[in-house]
Amino acid sequence: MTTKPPITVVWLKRDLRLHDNEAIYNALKANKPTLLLYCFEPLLMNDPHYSERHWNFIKESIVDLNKELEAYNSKILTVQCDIIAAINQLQTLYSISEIYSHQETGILVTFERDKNFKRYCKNNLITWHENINNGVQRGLKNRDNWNELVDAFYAVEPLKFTPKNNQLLTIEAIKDLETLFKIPNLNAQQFTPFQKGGRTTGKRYLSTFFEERHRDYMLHISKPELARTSCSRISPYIAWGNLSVREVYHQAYHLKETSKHKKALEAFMSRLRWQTHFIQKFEMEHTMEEASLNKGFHKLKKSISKDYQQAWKTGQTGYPMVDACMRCLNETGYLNFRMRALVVSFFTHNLWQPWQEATTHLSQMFLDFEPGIHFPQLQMQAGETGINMLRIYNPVKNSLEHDPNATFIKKWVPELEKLDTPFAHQPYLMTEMEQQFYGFNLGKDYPKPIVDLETTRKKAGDTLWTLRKDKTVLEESKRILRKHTRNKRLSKS
Ligand SMILES: Cc1cc2nc3c(=O)[nH]c(=O)nc-3n(C[C@H](O)[C@H](O)[C@H](O)COP(=O)(O)OP(=O)(O)OC[C@H]3O[C@@H](n4cnc5c(N)ncnc54)[C@H](O)[C@@H]3O)c2cc1C
Repeated sequence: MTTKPPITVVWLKRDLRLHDNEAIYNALKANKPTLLLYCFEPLLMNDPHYSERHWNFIKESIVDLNKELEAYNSKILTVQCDIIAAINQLQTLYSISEIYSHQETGILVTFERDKNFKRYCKNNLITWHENINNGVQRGLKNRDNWNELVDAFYAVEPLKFTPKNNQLLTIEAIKDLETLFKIPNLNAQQFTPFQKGGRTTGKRYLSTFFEERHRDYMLHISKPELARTSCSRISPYIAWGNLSVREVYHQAYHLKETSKHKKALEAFMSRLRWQTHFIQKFEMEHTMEEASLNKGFHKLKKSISKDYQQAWKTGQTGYPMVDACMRCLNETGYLNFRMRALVVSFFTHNLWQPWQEATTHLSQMFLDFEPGIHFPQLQMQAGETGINMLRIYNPVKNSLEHDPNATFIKKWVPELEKLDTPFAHQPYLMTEMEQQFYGFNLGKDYPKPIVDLETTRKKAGDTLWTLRKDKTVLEESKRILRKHTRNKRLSKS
């Protein structure tokens, strides 16, 4: 009987980088021949939270990694099957006793998949080493020591990628393995309007932000058009792991020492920490994917209107800022924070739709879809946490304040291009005569508002404020504060 050669496998997921990748670093330390594996898993490819733009980004990331790996005569084995099928197939040629990956704070299907995989590993005498991802801690009951744990994680120098000679499986060996699998085509769609995946591009975004763009970070962060260049735009690179939060944090920290724009860099660094904070919350409360964390809000019943939802998804609500945001998001995969909050607020408050009905459209559209931020943010913006300020964004006030010349609105809602600025913000204020003057027909060229802002805002505000006094909501709020904050009254909860 011939013995199979032993290999160590690194299962890459949302950590598509070689540098500061703890799974790869630990696997290489084990000193065995190492295979880097990525699975396009049918369970995720068929999941409604994901869309083509995500798979494209991942493909671009893998192609970029493969270029980097050429120097080591290696590449990523990229297969289209679930992880158990992949390991079973690999075991026909190699002996695998150790697998490395990061702890994934994912959606329910990946949680279930990980439980199955753990069982599989146990039954097959494989040790599955999972490392902390971006500082998020597993198994915490509360946040008492969380700051210290995260500080300690961030304090470590980013890990270097230094495989020994020939430690990575060679391109030839991987090509042999490919014959055993269904191999996805890595040719991503070309010339898309989305940010291109891969560490090389991610590093470019980061360096232009640090060199120049961060100067007006705080001034422009809420402005839908200007934020596109003054914010870092690194979120998809962090969400898919092309960049680690720690390496970005370290670079910002060093730059801050000599920078004239310390405040901007501090604000940026605190947002990097929010990233970890929100994912930590989701890690400790995975049921947030389907129901509000504050159980008191489960009794809130909203009637579903597919017509409203369709108008919102397609940017046809009759409110130019809401519509511009949605069309821009659909087209480019990106919106700044305030405008993300605004579209969710409009959906959950003015249209009075359950936040759960917004999840898949938004997750499919956001190129940076990160479950650990997505679900907690949706609930927060819907006013269903019981512990945060209730914010009902007024789309008109926000457009006047953050897009005063209606530049963003006219770009994304070209039907309003020929109107003077005040009417581009509020086309429904035009009289018949003004419409004739501009050659514009409200209701035909652009929809009339589908709801009245003031009455819907009042109804939502009254209902939610009343509910906040409910006994279960109050008890739950206390529980949430005890579990998810240290001083029990943190503002960013
Ligand atoms: C409803 C809603 C859904 C969201 N969904 C996501 C998501 O799926 N993925 C995602 O990365 N962000 C999400 N955010 C947070 C935020 O809007 C984006 O991180 C940010 O706009 C990305 O742009 P940037 O990289 O230029 O950010 P920058 O302002 O340059 O910030 C740098 C990094 O800090 C982190 N960050 C910034 N703001 C926040 C925040 N409020 N909460 C947590 N982390 C933050 C991100 O990793 C970001 O890349 C969501 C916000 C809302 C209101």
